[in-house]
Amino acid sequence: MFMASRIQTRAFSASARNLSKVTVLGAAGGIGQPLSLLLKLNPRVTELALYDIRGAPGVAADVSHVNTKSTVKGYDATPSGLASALKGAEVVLIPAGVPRKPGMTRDDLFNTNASIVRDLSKACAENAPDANILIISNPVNSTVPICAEVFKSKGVYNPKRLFGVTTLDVVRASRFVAEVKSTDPKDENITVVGGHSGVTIVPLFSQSNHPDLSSNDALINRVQFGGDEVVKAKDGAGSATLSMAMAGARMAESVLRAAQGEKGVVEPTFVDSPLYKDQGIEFFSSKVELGPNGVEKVLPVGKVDAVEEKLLEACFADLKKNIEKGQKFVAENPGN
Ligand SMILES: NC(=O)c1ccc[n+]([C@@H]2O[C@H](COP(=O)([O-])OP(=O)(O)OC[C@H]3O[C@@H](n4cnc5c(N)ncnc54)[C@H](O)[C@@H]3O)[C@@H](O)[C@H]2O)c1
Ligand SMILES: O=C(O)C[C@H](O)C(=O)O
Repeated sequence: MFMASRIQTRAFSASARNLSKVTVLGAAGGIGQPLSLLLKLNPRVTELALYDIRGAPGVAADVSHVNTKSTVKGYDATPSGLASALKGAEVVLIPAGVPRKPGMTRDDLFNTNASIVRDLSKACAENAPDANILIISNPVNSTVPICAEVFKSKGVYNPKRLFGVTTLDVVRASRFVAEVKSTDPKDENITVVGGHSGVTIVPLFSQSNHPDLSSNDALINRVQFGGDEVVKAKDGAGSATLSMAMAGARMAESVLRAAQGEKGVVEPTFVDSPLYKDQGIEFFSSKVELGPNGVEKVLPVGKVDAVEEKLLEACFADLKKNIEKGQKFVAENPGN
C-alpha cells in the first residue's frame, strides 16, 4: 500500500499536481517587483521564490501579505541563497541586469548584462536544469544564446525549455494598431517575428485584420522602436517595467497553462528555432506552440508581403551578429 502510493505520487509531475514553483532572478528591480506581484496573483503559482543581489527579502515580505494562497520566500544574495531559490523551480524568469538610458541601444547593455546572465544561467543549469527559463534581460538576442551556451557547457541544454521573452513586442503592436484603427486591442492579434531590438523586430501586418498597415512606415517604426519611447520618457530612470511585467507574467502564465495540460497554447517567443537555421540564424522569435515539455512546435512564419520580405532581410543581418556575439562571449569568457 505504502509502495503503491509512492509510485503513484512519482507518476505525476509537479505540474500535473498543479504545484508550480516560480523563481524570479532580479526580483527587486523595476520589472522584478511588479512581475512578482502579478505572479503572486496567479493561482497557478503555488510557490514564489524571489532572488536579487539586493532587496529580495524585503520585496518578498511585502508581496507575501497579498492574500492569495501561494507561499513567497525571498532569498539572501549568496550562492546558497541563489541555489535554494532555484531548486525545484518549474519556471525561472530572469529580469536581472541594467536597463537602457536615452541614446543607448540594447546592445550597449551587453558588456554589463552578458556576465550577469552567464552567471545566473550557470546557477540555473546546476540547480534547476529541467526548468523553463524565461530570459527578459537585454539584449535578448544575445542573452538567450549566452544561456544556451552555458547549459551546453554543463551538458544539460534542452532547447525546448529556453525562451527569450518577446511578448512585449506583440503587446505593443496590438495596442498601437488599435490606436490607429480605433479598435479594441484585445481583438488585434499581430504577429511579430525576428528578435527583440530595433530592426530585428518584424511586425507582420499583412497577416492581421489590417493588411494595409504593412505599408505604414510610421507604425512599423513605432513597433520596432517602441522601447525607445519609454526610455526617452523615463529620461534616465530606466526602460519599460510595468508593461514588461505584464508581458512577462503573461508568458509565464502561458508556459504554466501548457505545463498543466492545456492544449493549443501559442505565444511568440525567441527560441532555438529550425526556421532559418539554413541561413545561419540559430535563434528566432515566432509563434510557438507550448506543451508540457516546453516548446511543442515552432510555427512557420507564413506568407509575408514584399515590404515584410525586406524587413526580414534587415532583421537577419543584425540578428545573426547579435546571436554570434553571445555565443562568442561564453566561448571566450566561460567564467568560474
Ligand atoms: N525582454 C524585454 O522585452 C524587456 C523589456 C524591458 C526591460 N528589459 C530588460 O530587463 C532588464 C531589467 O530591467 P529593469 O528595468 O528591471 O532594471 P532594474 O535595474 O530596475 O532592475 C534590475 C535588477 O536586477 C538586479 N540584479 C543585477 N545583477 C543581478 C544578479 N547578478 N543577480 C540577481 N539580480 C541582479 C538588480 O539588483 C536590480 O534589482 C534590463 O536588461 C532591461 O533592458 C527587457
Ligand atoms: O527598450 C528597452 O531597452 C527595454 C525593452 O527591451 C523594451 O522593449 O521596452
